[in-house]
Amino acid sequence: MSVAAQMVDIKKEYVLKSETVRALRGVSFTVPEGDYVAIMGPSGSGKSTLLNLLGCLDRPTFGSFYLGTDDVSKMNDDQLSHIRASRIGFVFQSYNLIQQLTVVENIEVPLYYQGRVNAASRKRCRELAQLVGLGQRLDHRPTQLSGGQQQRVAIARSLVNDPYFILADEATGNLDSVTTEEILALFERLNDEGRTIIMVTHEDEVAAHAKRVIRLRDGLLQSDIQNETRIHAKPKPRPPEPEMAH
Ligand SMILES: Nc1ncnc2c1ncn2[C@@H]1O[C@H](COP(=O)(O)OP(=O)(O)OP(=O)(O)O)[C@@H](O)[C@H]1O
Repeated sequence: MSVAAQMVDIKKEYVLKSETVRALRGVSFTVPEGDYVAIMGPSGSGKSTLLNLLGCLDRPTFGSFYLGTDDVSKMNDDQLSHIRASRIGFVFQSYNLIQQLTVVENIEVPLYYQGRVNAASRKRCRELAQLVGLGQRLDHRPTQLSGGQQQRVAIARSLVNDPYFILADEATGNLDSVTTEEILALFERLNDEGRTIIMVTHEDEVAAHAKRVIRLRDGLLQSDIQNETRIHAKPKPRPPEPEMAH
């Protein structure tokens, strides 16, 4: 089985004037391609620190982090920024869309930064909009969309580079419960179709949709448990277009 991400004895220390904070104290886990992992833990347990490492926004103090077969912990800033832009699909709580751009243009943004926009990429972005149920909204701007629809745009954008994994940070944190369920159903479908997802959440109901739950405590991995109900669930059929109300 191919590996999307592997952390080996990862330690992260923040050196302050008066003390050194040991935010991660030796964390190891492997995310195979096609996995769907929820990362949980109390405040201060190291979730954001781990998310920053997974997203190549920071380097560990000690340990190795493999994306595919590349050891990211040995890369310089330019290499990290390249891999971040080209191989990781970020989905944030606040969507982070560009208000002046349409749905398709927002999906295209990661390609734009790499100078890879052309007719074929535009076609692919339209297909991604369709994939997330926004085929009828290609020319809408973010202000013309509901929160759930905006998050769908962000999810489509996260897929445009064919990333190692989608890295979702409290992706449903701004959404009501019905829309949260819709977005989680979309993640589940994308995962059923083979995409790897790593999400940070503090909500048990959200984590219940993942195949696996990793819990951090005081910078250590407290537990790493497979969700048997999800693993053996039958894939859900893709909902028909046009999109749902949210
Ligand atoms: N840039 C930093 N400089 C110094 N200490 C930091 C820094 N970032 C995080 N920490 C410390 O590292 C530890 C882990 O923090 P982290 O933000 O990773 O936890 P968390 O689980 O994401 O918390 P929360 O759920 O509250 O966001 C905490 O003690 C925090 O104060």
